[in-house]
Amino acid sequence: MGWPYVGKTLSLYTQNPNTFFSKRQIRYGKIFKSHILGCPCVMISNLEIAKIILVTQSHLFKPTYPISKEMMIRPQAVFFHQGMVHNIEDIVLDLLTSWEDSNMINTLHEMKKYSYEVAMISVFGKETEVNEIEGLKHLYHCIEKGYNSMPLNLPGTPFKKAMKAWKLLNERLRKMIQKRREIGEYGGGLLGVFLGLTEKDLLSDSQIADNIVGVIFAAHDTTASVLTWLLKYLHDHPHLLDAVKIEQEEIRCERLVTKRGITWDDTRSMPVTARVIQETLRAASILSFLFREAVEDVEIEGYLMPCGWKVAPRANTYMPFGNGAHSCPGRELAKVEMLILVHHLTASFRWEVIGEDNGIEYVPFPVPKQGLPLKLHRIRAKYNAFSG
Ligand code: HEM
Repeated sequence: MGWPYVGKTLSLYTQNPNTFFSKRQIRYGKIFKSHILGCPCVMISNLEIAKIILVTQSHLFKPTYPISKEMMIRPQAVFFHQGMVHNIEDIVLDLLTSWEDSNMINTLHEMKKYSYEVAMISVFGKETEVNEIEGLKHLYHCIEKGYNSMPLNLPGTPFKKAMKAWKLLNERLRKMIQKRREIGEYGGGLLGVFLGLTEKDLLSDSQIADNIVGVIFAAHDTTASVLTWLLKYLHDHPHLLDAVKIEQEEIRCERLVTKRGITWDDTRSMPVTARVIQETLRAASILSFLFREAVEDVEIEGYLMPCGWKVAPRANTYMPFGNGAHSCPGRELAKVEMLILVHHLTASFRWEVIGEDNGIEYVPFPVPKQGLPLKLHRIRAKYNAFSG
């Protein structure tokens, strides 16, 4: 179990989780145990058993996160998105314009800005007032700092600060919900969908607020980390970058001729870029294990998983968006987000990675060291005349 309470948290969250699991698999076998972020946890490093937990016997386990995260994020959302292509394109074009005067960017930082903006329009719709969204940003960042910490409710701990921010965020969201209900205009985004539910499926304000926070968290860091790796891999493999450029250039020319913004169909006609994204999801492996919690004592292959214990299954196979009933409902949105960014980036910019360091940092997702600083050169003037 490692140290009391702390267990092996530090090792798991500061190194490559694959190394963590592999080392212990050699020592203890495919199932072992530890304390992770204050919870007793069964650790699984095997495809068959991961499938039992996520798919075939999933009723014996409920979705969970470590306690700190669970106090702040309760992702129950079933989430679908269409028709956001133009909105996403506008965000990309603004982002690229903001890079014009800086010859260097921190990629992770910029990708976080991007995925945050996309998450915001996904949950609130395009019409939401900018100051409402800005007000949420600061609170969201406070939560972000504490949601992967030990759940110690002591003054000064990241957890305590994050809980305070979570309460404020929740209040703000409830006010937004009440305002939309009062004026009888549900507005766009996932929030609009929730508010428009019929009597039978109606969600309470607190269920809606939990879902909104959950979706923002699920959408933000994940997409930003994968995008950062995508730019690194494209830079490190010039032949792939060339193939992607050719594919995107064809679409760009067609758009110029037909004078139109990017469409959903365009994003379906990018097979090379789509495969580069798939390979990035595999190689970067940003979520190398998933959490569940045993809802009763469960025995698998002679191992007892006690009721209430967390279970951390690592499937050891390609499953970037999970599997089973709780697999990622945002996967298509995430892919479209990446495709549109690559389309405009390759059409307008060339980039160089600064420094030779190929190291990885865990934040806790694996990302290139120092967030991948890039030097940018604009090669073509902005061409957004047809977007929106
Ligand atoms: C490349 C980016 C992304 C990756 C790699 C990713 C990966 C995942 C994975 C592996 C899960 C399953 C977690 C589990 O089984 O415990 C998941 C769940 C989820 N994802 Fe994503 N995701 C991404 C982007 C997004 C986006 C953009 C959204 C929403 C806009 C989103 C919303 C969600 C939600 C709400 C869940 C919880 C589903 C449930 O518990 O039923 N994700 N994601």
